[in-house]
Amino acid sequence: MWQQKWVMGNWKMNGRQAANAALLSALRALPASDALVGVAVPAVYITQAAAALADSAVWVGAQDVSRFGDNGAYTGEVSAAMLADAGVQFVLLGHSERRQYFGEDNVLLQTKWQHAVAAGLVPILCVGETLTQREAGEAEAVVAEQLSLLAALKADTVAVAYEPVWAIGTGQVATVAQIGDMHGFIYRQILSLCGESAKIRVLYGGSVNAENAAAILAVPGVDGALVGGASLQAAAFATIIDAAQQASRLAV
Ligand SMILES: O=C(CO)COP(=O)(O)O
Repeated sequence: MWQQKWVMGNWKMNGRQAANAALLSALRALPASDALVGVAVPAVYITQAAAALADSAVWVGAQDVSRFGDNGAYTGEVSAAMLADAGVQFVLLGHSERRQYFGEDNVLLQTKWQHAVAAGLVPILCVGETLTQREAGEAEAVVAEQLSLLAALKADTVAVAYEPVWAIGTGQVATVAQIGDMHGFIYRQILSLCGESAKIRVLYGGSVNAENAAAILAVPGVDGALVGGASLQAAAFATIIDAAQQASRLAV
């Protein structure tokens, strides 16, 4: 388990320049933290976030990246190289909403991962089962299949976010036992796919809020949180960051 927890916000398709400015300046004003903080913003607001957070410790993230490299005739696409050029440090890959609405699969995500790493970005691979799959006893099999793309990547540093689909935006957070079991499973899977020396980080996401963050971040195998709705509320996000700061200190 890592000492430094990560708290990554995911704004999803939310934000306008004025509201973003307020959120970003609140983030910038937070005291230095032992936790690593980041925000994955809509592509059109990356330059705004990068400017607002310049010379701060807060990472700017993207929510997706093109499967095509650097430049070319791919209308509408944003390459990993462009994200890096605009000041992005990390990128979410395979969020369940992208899997659901854009049909993202392992073959596609493998390519996206390679472009992200080649551009110097930190990819965070999102995995998680639906409620139907959990109720059918398939949660581990589904997550194992989603993680299997790592085998071909020969990655020695892997960041994953476990986001059970049924806990995203529903207020229905997974229990501490469910989180602990799945994070342990994910660790074991990655070790067997990537080798025993792999450096692994597993974040939890799904209805993390100011009230439950401390308990979730205390679960063994939880190296941080990926936060949707609560990352759009400055006070709630600050409380989650504070919980991560405490958890980072406790782990030292
Ligand atoms: O999807 C998520 C983060 O990527 C989680 O969203 P919520 O925190 O809104 O449930």
